[in-house]
Order: sequence, then structure tokens, then C-alpha cells
Amino acid sequence: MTAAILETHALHKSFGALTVAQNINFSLEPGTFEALIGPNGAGKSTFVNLLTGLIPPTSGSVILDGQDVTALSIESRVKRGMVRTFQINTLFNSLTVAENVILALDEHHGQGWRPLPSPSRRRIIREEAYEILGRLGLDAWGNREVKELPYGRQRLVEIAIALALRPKVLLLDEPAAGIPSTETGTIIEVLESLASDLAVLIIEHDMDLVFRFAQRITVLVQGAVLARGTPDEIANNDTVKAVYLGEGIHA
Ligand SMILES: Nc1ncnc2c1ncn2[C@@H]1O[C@H](COP(=O)(O)OP(=O)(O)OP(=O)(O)O)[C@@H](O)[C@H]1O
Repeated sequence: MTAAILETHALHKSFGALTVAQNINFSLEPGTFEALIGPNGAGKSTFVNLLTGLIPPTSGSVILDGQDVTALSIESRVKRGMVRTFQINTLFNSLTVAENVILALDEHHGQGWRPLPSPSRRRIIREEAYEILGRLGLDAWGNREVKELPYGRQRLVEIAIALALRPKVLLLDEPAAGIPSTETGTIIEVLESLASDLAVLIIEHDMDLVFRFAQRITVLVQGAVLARGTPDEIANNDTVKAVYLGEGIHA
């Protein structure tokens, strides 16, 4: 069995008397597409915030690529490969799509980048940006300002920027939210085309999308893991059906 790229051990978070993560033990293997689902207020965003370091846990630990990162900053976790998609409102709307990705690449290469003559460096980074845009079917949009793009494409730019940071673990918060159902197929194709060694965890309310693409599903209810398994196992789990899915899901 492949070693997990991301694990949590008894991860626990309380806000005063309210417990929003209850001793969560979780693991994610490289190359896995996993979905985190659950009712509103189940604690999905809180769990991702604990993973990324946006909020500290009350107790428990987060292990990334074998290292305990629980006490590390968001930036340190990003450098170690845990990347969350940036929301549209963090994109630079008046810059082009390519420029947005180039900024992320500059950030990624940071001090580790060997000082090359500036034009060479720009050309290499630009090629790298277009390689990422190509993977997302965005290369034809590279010279367009972000604000000119349809909403669905802007959401793909979020993913492009995240990929520029060379993640080992990619956390996607509702990548299909606000996108017409006719366009969610593009998102699925993109997710499926990502590198086979990348681990992806998405929070998603669109159950069609979840059951079409996820290899594993974790169901969170009241801050606790109610069930974890393949789409078939989750769709046929009586407790999950009773508490969350109802009878309408067929994997
Ligand atoms: N900073 C905070 N202080 C107090 N309570 C909080 C805080 N952040 C989240 N909560 C509470 O934690 C619970 C879980 O919220 P969270 O946003 O993680 O759920 P969710 O599953 O992501 O919900 P949704 O699907 O609606 O986005 C909610 O009851 C919420 O009100």
C-alpha cells in the first residue's frame, strides 16, 4: 500500500462549547481523488482550514509527506506541497491569465531560483505558465485579462495558480460552485487529467460531480467522520443515506 501523503491523527477543534472537528483520523494517498461531503455546518471548511493551517487545532496533528506540520504556518505548508485553490476574488482581474500564473510561479521559484539573465528567466517561466494553462485548456486565454473570462474559466484559473505552486496535495473548495451544470464536465476533465501522483481533496455539494469523479468519499457529520469508502460503498451505506444523501444517489 502506498504511504499516505497527508494524514491527520485525532484532529480536534472546538470553538468554546461547540466541537466542529471530533478526533478526525484521515489519510490521503498520492494519486487519489477524494471528496469530502456532508450537510451544511458539518465542519468541512473547518477541516480544510485545519489542514492548511488557517486555524490551529485544539489537539491532534497534521502530517504532510511524513512530517508533522501542525505547528507550521500556511506558507510553510504551501512550500511543502499542500495547496488550496485561491478564490476568484484573489485573482488579479486586470492582469492577463498568463500573468496571474507567472506571479504564482515566481512565488514558487522564490529564492530557490538560480539568477539567470532576466529575458531567459522570463521566457522559461512563461513557457512553464503556458504548459500549466495547456493542461487546463486555458492556453488560448493566456493573453486575456482575467475579468474578460467567463466565470467557469476564471475558476480554472484558480486551479492553474494552485498547480503553479507544484502541489503534492491539492485542496479544492467547491470547484464547481456557481458554474452552470453544462460546464462542470470541463472541471471533471481537468481534475481527471491532473498528474497521477497528485492527491486531490475536494469539498463539493454537487453530488453528481462527486459520484462521477471521486475514488473515495469521506462523509462528515457534526464534525465527525460518519463513513469513508468508495462511491459505491457510500451510496449504499444505510446510515449515510439516512443522515445525508437520502435515497436519490446511485453511484
Ligand atoms: N471561527 C468560528 N467560530 C465559531 N464557530 C465557527 C467558526 N468557524 C466555523 N464555526 C462553526 O463550525 C461549524 C462548522 O462550520 P463549517 O463552515 O466548517 O461547515 P461546512 O461543513 O463547511 O458548512 P457548509 O457546507 O455550509 O460550508 C458551524 O457550526 C460553524 O458555525
